[in-house]
Amino acid sequence: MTKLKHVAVYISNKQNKKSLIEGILSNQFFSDSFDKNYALFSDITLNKFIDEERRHGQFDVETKTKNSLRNSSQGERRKALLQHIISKKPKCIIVDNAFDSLDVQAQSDIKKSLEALSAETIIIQISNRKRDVLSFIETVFKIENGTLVVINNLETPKTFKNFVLDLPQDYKQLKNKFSVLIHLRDVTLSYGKRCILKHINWEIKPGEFWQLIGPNGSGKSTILNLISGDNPKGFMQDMTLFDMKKGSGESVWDIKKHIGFFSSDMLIGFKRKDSIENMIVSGFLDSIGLYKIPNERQIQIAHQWLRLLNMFDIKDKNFNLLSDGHKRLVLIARAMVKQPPLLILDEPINGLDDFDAEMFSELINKIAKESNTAILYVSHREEKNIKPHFVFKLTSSKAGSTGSVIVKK
Ligand SMILES: Nc1ncnc2c1ncn2[C@@H]1O[C@H](COP(=O)(O)OP(=O)(O)OP(=O)(O)O)[C@@H](O)[C@H]1O
Repeated sequence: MTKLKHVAVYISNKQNKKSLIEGILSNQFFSDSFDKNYALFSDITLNKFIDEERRHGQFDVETKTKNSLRNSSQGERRKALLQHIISKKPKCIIVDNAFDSLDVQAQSDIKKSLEALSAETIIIQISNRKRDVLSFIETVFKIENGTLVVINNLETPKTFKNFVLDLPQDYKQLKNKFSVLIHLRDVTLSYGKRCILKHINWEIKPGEFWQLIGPNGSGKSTILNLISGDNPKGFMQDMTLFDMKKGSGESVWDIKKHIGFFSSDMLIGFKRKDSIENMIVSGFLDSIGLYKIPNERQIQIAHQWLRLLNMFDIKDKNFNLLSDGHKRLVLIARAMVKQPPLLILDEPINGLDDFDAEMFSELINKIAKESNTAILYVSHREEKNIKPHFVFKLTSSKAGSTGSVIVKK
């Protein structure tokens, strides 16, 4: 059994993280005992606190803005959780996917905090990205047949090509229906006295590939919610969405029907037993699960997607048995079957391992290249294989975030 120092366990999405954590805590892998004096820095802990807050109105973890965890951005929550953990002075911290959802500054701050902590606290890192392994980690393990095996050389994964078939054909030839998809004019939005967005001007045209970036709490999700019609404050704004002037009597559905949407959060708690094929076909019927009978053309297009994703032979299998990376491919196909004018991808790579992140990036680039669908991709973290044409950058300030455009093509 290994005597504990600072270690990392490099895992893939196909491995069971929960049982790894349980194994660590029950001294299955390491000889040291934590006697309950450990802390878990993970979304698992964060979700427990959010649940407690919802049920009992308790605010054990305090964010910088003094907002409840529920009303805080993902990055604000994680920073607050780390401060909370540090204040408890645990003997050991298990750090699970340390950097997802964090802005560049926060990633660097957390690295520094963990490094300082490592002088007196044992750090066990669980990571599915090689680039995330902390600099002070002494040994990196992988799991093989239920035991930990030392990895001597953490090399970067090789580039590969997964999707050789063409994208399925246009469903309703929506190609040139709109000249501008999204037009925000001087959008300014506050929560209470706090101004979040200040004078935002942004145009997204058909077929463009945009990345939206900005520090934690700068208002990225707020902009997404304005675009998808989910933020009630949208009615006060000067915006045109898919040729409809906001507040001109359009319903949320009039907007949503033009948007395909995927977020890594969609898979949290997803327990249904639909087949892979049904998951894709249901994208035509705007339901999860099949409650109407799809027509032949719809099935045909779903089959084209299945072939493209190399999943046709397993189309009848339970969607929930797929790896996280493959589930995301299926949900992208589901969002794309109707060839929406706009595909929104909100932190789509969060939590994916190196292999799956590369596979997923390849599909995104393929959609950008071969379809007329515009892509709006939100992420803090650089994925070297994702190549947007434009970046819309939010810059935070006390008076609210301002926006600027960076042309990449
Ligand atoms: N309903 C609300 N009430 C009060 N404040 C809110 C509410 N929703 C969001 N906020 C605040 O608005 C700010 C912008 O939030 P938003 O979620 O848009 O940021 P973000 O850029 O997406 O952040 P992150 O990168 O951390 O996900 C945050 O400071 C957040 O705490």
